[in-house]
Amino acid sequence: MEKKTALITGANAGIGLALADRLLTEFPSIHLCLACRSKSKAEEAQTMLKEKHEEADICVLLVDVSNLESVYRAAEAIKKQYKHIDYLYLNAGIMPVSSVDWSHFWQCLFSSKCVDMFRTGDGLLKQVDGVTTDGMKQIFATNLFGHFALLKKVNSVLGGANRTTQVIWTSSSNAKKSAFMLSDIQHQHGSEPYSSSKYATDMISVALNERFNQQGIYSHTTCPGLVMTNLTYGILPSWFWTLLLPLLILIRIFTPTMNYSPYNGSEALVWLAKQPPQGIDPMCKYHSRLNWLGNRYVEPKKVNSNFIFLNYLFEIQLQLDVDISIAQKAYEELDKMETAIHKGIKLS
Ligand SMILES: NC(=O)C1=CN([C@@H]2O[C@H](COP(=O)(O)OP(=O)(O)OC[C@H]3O[C@@H](n4cnc5c(N)ncnc54)[C@H](OP(=O)(O)O)[C@@H]3O)[C@@H](O)[C@H]2O)C=CC1
Ligand SMILES: CC(C)=CCC[C@@H](C)[C@H]1CC[C@H]2C3=C(CC[C@]12C)[C@@]1(C)CCC(=O)[C@@H](C)[C@@H]1CC3
Repeated sequence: MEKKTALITGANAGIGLALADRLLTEFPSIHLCLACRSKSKAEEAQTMLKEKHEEADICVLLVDVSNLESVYRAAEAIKKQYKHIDYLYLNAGIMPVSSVDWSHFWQCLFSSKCVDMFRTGDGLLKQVDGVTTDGMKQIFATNLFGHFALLKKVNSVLGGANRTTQVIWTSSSNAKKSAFMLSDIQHQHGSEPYSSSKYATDMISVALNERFNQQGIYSHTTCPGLVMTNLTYGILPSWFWTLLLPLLILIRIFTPTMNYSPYNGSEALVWLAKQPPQGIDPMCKYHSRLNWLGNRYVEPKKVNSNFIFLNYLFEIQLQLDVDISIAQKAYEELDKMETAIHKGIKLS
């Protein structure tokens, strides 16, 4: 049997690192490529993984997904090194937050929106954004566009006549339809850039399936739930989260999204790699879940709904609803943007 290859962006920490560890346990002979922006952090992760999995075949690839020149260089290196990639995990991501809206928190706590607030974090965080050296919005460039450009450039080593590639995105239940606008795809004008980038991620995943399933490329989107990582430590300090642990365990009775550890949070990402991609519903987002007994499982949830009446009845579904024609337009928009930028960047 041919050796499988997996590439993970943002593999040096949090969910990406836990995923790397779990893939090595599930598929001991896999070749893992840790695609990270920091050489020292990537090598530290590589050493740590090799200590735990002595026979592991791991390499490091440097890429800053928010910098297109870096993405293009990485794509060239990937095409030189690999004939085929089996699993492409597009996981690197950021959520810069300036503060928590505690008054909204207390208001929601005693309302019907309480469980949903803990599930999605909707309206609780003041999301802030920056600008990259390419002049793009930072969150859009990191969470979506850099990955999109990478995908486009490594297309020749994905899928194929007798082989498949699974593209697996780390999205979020914070994805929100009303935060996204096709005319402002980078989210230059709104106040929810993270929610917009993750909604766009879900759409691009749907559009990729429409376009590339016939070429053996399958795209799946996931949500790891609430997981303690550098991302959440940027919202509240780690000691505060430790104090909250008993409360989060209690909240699990009402919502199975309080995964806490990156290991639990990577459940859906690992599960997908074990499924034949042709059998996976492309219109679902795959959520890592943890029930109140502490058992992990994966819950597929539709990202679209054909029942217009029910859509309006359940506001939650409205927040997610992915329309295939808008998804196609979003794909075309990103495609045009990438083509225009690529012309301006010449690699020496
Ligand atoms: N934690 C949570 O509760 C949730 C997380 N997610 C998503 O999970 C994914 C992983 O996040 P998580 O593990 O929590 O957070 P971490 O901050 O622990 O990990 C993020 C990873 O992405 C890397 N990264 C960030 N920016 C870039 C960049 N420009 N180029 C290359 N790599 C980059 C980081 O590298 P470095 O170490 O160098 O910064 C790090 O390896 C994200 O997409 C996030 O949106 C979704 C839902 C919930
Ligand atoms: C638990 C208590 C008493 C306070 C914490 C309140 C919020 C800071 C917290 C509640 C739900 C969390 C949440 C996220 C961040 C922190 C919360 C808003 C996310 C938005 C983090 C990133 C994601 O992608 C989402 C899936 C998370 C959803 C839940």
